[in-house]
This record gives sequence, structure tokens and C-alpha cells, in this order.
Amino acid sequence: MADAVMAEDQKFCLREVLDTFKSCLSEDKEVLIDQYVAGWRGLVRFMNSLGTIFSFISKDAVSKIQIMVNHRNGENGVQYITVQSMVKYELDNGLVDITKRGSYPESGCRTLLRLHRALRWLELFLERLRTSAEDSKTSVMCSEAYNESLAKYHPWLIRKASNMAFCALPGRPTFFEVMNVGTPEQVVAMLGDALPLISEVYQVTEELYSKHDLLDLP
Ligand SMILES: CCCCCCCC/C=C\CCCCCCCC(=O)N[C@@H](COP(=O)(O)O)[C@H](O)/C=C/CCCCCCCCCCCCC
Repeated sequence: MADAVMAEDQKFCLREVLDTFKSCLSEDKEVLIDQYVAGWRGLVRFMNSLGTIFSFISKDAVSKIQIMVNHRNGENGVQYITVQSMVKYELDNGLVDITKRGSYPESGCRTLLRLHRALRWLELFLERLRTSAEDSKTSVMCSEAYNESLAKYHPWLIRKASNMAFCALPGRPTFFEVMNVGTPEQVVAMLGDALPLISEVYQVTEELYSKHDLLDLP
């Protein structure tokens, strides 16, 4: 019985993950890195539960998450509390490769930019899921969202592998079930609730990176 309760407690719930993203913005609209990273960690857990075909994506996401965690745990961790403070600290101290890869392949600015681009994919995918009909294909929604966002930054081989992996996504009903949020109507409501905040986190980061000319970091 205790085990059953435990298993129920530990069941994945996408609402909690998206709530983590919702808590990313501080009162003065700074993006909190711990919460941002926790959100991605939750999403990776969800993706892992969909099958090993997504391992190559998961591996890359985990390595980027780990780089950000290392910055937070490092001796200058306090400079990495928000994306705003990280950008200022790394730029002021010349810790970012601006035009070509060089001494700082693991800068926070570069690493977070990769996750930021993936956040745009997430936003587009969730919006499609929210407005989709019952018989819509998640693979098509995922692939369209990918082609409109991340794909332009990926070489041919990654694009090919990604689009092949998307074909393994379960149908919409199963996908909704794995999200463990409730009825399809509750899933749609939850997405409608979470999306504006995810969009805001994306917009705040996009404007910051644009202001400092960081959107094309190598
Ligand atoms: C109800 C909705 C639930 C959605 C659940 C989504 C779960 C997604 C979890 C994680 C997403 C992975 C984020 C991937 C970050 C990719 C960063 C990136 O662009 N990396 C490339 C460039 O890095 P550098 O070489 O410059 O360091 C790297 O080359 C990429 C390698 C792997 C392929 C990345 C493919 C990304 C596809 C994202 C869609 C995930 C689909 C999951 C399906 C649920």
C-alpha cells in the first residue's frame, strides 16, 4: 500500500513542470536561472518517459542544463541568479565568445541561448497542442513547431534525426494521458493558463539578448 501511494505521489505531472516555468520571472521581470533550469529538467524527464529514441535530444539538453548548474554552483554563482545578471557579468568580464568559438565554449550566455531557442519550439508546440483537434497528429505538430524554430540552427543530420524521432511520438490521446493533468479539457485549460507566462519568459530573454546583440552566439 505504501509503495502504491509512493508511486502515485511520484507520478509525472506536466502541470507542475509548467508551473516551474511560470515561476521564472521575478517581480521586476528578471528571469531566474534556477527555476528556468528546473523547468527544463522536468521537461527532459517527461521526454525520457516517451522512449529511448529521444535520448540524443535528452543528452544534449542535460549537458546544457548541467553547464548552467555548474555556473550556479561555482565560485561566481551569485552572478548567475538571473539571466540579466549573468549577461552583465559575462560581458563585463569578457567571458563570451562573440563571433567565433574560442576560449568560452561553455559560457552561460551561449548555453542559455540554446535553451532559449528550444523554449520557442516549446511555445509553438504547446500552442498547437492547445488548439488541436482530437485526431491531430502530435508528430506533425511537433515537427511544424521545430521547423519554425530550432531547425534553422541545426545541421541537416540533426534535423533529419529529430524529424524521425518525432514520428515516434504517441497520438494525441496517449500524449495527453502521459501529461497526467486530467481530462483533455483540463489539459487544454492548463495549456491556456501556462502559455502566456512561457511566452513572457521567452520575450524578456529575447529582448535582453537582442539588446546586447547576443542572438547569434556561435
Ligand atoms: C505537453 C508538452 C510537453 C512537451 C515536452 C517537451 C519535452 C522536451 C524536453 C526537452 C527538449 C529538448 C531541448 C533541446 C535543446 C536543444 C538545444 C540545441 O539546439 N542544441 C544543438 C546545438 O547545440 P550546440 O552544438 O550549439 O552546443 C545540438 O546540436 C542539438 C542536439 C540534439 C538535437 C536537438 C533537437 C531538439 C528537438 C526539440 C524537440 C524535442 C521533442 C520532444 C518531444 C516531446
